[in-house]
Amino acid sequence: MADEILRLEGLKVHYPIRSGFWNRVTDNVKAVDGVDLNLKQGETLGLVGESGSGKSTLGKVIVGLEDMTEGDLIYQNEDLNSAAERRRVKYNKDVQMIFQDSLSSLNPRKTIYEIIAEPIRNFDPMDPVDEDKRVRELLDIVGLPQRTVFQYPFQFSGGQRQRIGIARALATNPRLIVADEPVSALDLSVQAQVLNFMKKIQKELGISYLFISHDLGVVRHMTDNIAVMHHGRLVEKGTREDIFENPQHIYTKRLLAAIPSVNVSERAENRARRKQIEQEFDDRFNEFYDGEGMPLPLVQLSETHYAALPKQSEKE
Ligand SMILES: Nc1ncnc2c1ncn2[C@@H]1O[C@H](COP(=O)(O)OP(=O)(O)OP(=O)(O)O)[C@@H](O)[C@H]1O
Repeated sequence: MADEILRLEGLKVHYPIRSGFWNRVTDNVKAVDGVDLNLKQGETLGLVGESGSGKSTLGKVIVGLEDMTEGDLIYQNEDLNSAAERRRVKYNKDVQMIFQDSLSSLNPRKTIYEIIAEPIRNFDPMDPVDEDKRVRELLDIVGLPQRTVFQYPFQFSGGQRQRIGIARALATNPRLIVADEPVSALDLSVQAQVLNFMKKIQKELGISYLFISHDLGVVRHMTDNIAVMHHGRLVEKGTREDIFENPQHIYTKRLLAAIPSVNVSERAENRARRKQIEQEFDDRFNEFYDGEGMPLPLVQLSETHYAALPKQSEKE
């Protein structure tokens, strides 16, 4: 079995809500509310859920763009809760992120060369000749022509820009990449190209991915294991087969029903099924969520499969 690269234990991110004349903290947004997850070396873990479920916040904590309120982040068996500990093991070099919106995540005033060279200068400074060689090597890896090296982000198509974002993420030779909705801004045909390309470099470089998406259809082709998030908690996690062939939580079933059918003849049938599942979700909400509308704790169903089920369903 592959070694574990990252583990999150009891991760919480709560944002204070301030209100009133004195601007006092009156409540919290529980963006992430007690998540346990682990990722193995070289695997792709899919993190799925609708908008607002807390996926991006979790991803940002992993790359250090957001602080956790509570919990543990264990990287290659070391507990790394402080910035100093992360610096000591060069965590910030090892763990990189690919963003959804390549246009706003790439500085419009910088050339592709400068964008890709920046992480190298931050983490692995080298003399200009070697740096130039490395930037060009990265362009090759992501399949962009060498002549584009002094162009600006706006001169590229969406798919090409996503490749630039990937080149920047690869510049430090990372072990883990958090990919937050990496293809959802792209056309369908370009999505497939970028996903295949991400798989290819994963095989070649042995990288692990945390692949964040609202779309189980996209995740299906990318991931080995899947975690489903709702209201800041996990409602189900397991292998791809556990989630697609044997979903147990009403929220997972709802997400599965939302995958559009490619086959036109099945569309009417799918629509009817989607309606039925949405009805089941509404009818059974109180069984699957606590009094505050929060998902129940996860229950282990098999060696690989966990779901936040009501007590009486545990043995089903
Ligand atoms: N800085 C912040 N201050 C207060 N609330 C926040 C902050 N960032 C996120 N939230 C809230 O935390 C919750 C989770 O947000 P998050 O962006 O992680 O969800 P998401 O599943 O990634 O959704 P999306 O796909 O739309 O980004 C949301 O209710 C959001 O409004």
